[in-house]
Amino acid sequence: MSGADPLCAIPVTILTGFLGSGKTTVLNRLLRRPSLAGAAVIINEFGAIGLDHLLIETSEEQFTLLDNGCVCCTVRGDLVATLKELDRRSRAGEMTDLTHVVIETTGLADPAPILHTLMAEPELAGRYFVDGVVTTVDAVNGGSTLDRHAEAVKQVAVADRLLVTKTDLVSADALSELQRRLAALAPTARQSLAHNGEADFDIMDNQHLGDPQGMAAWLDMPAAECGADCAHDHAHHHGHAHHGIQSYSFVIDEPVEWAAFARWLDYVAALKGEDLLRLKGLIHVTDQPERPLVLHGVQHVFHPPVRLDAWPSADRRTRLVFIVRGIARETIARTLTKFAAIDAARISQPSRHAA
Ligand SMILES: Nc1nc2c(ncn2[C@@H]2O[C@H](COP(=O)(O)OP(=O)(O)OP(=O)(O)O)[C@@H](O)[C@H]2O)c(=O)[nH]1
Repeated sequence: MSGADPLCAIPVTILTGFLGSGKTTVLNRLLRRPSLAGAAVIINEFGAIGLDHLLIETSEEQFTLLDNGCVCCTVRGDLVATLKELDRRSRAGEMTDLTHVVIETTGLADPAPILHTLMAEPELAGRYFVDGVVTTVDAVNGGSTLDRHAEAVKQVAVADRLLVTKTDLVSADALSELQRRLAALAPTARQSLAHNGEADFDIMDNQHLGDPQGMAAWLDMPAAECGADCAHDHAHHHGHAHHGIQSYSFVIDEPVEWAAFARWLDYVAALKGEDLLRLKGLIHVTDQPERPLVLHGVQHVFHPPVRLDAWPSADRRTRLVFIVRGIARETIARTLTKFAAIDAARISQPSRHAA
């Protein structure tokens, strides 16, 4: 597909899917399989402070974080540089033999420009080939997300494999309805299911999924909304705008009392759920300060918090990342003070690259 000889080139899988649809969960499970032992992972995070890289379970040498913007627009150069560097290190014997690369995009990324980069960049040709696009679709929120977000429709349309996640949370009828809709949007994509993050396929099975004719058709589709605003925002490191979608983060430097915090979550979900596209948090709670809680909100759905055994880095402050449509940062800050009883003076905006 890229003109590279697949016999000696390294397959690249693009793992995409809307915000909170389960990309990192699935990837973490897949990486435990022996078939992906030699895989390198590139994660593109959205937001001034990312948390995914703290939660992905792979060795540092196999893992690269691209957090200076969205890989579909402003960090394409970084992607090329990362892939070139991986190739160099692998050839120089500085890392395990590179057998596969998985690129996890942000939840708002348009995969088409990433594919263009991979296929058209002369410095990558011959060393890598596009193995396929895997798109996760959340069984709970998938339908409403497709109704509201052009980015999600594009991610589905370009998929070689659609992975419906969170199938444990919906009825068989609701699942069939979503699958029918997906089949209409992407008739050539194979469909798979993930139950509690466990997918019924292996990324290695994807080999050469891409169908050049299908690809030509969708490369002509209008780009998912990633225009001037996006570049502007990145230039100023303020956040990321995809047609009114913003991202911002909070750092809270005192332990949080969980009961009050949970009250605040209920309030935010009830009142702002539709526009609260994504909330991720690492929470320092008063009852078990050595064991932070990981929190995931996806629109109205708040997944049960998971308690880590230990802090993933030396930074023990609570960190919250929001991706919202039309909810001001100040509004969230006010509600944190009012409902979660957090002193406004202890809430701050993180400096970039806070780990
Ligand atoms: N019940 C259930 N929860 C799931 C499943 N897959 C993912 N989740 C939960 O959904 C939430 C979001 O999952 P992530 O893997 O972080 O989603 P993501 O697509 O990487 O999110 P972004 O990077 O923000 O776009 C987490 O709380 C997961 O535990 C599943 O199959 N079943």
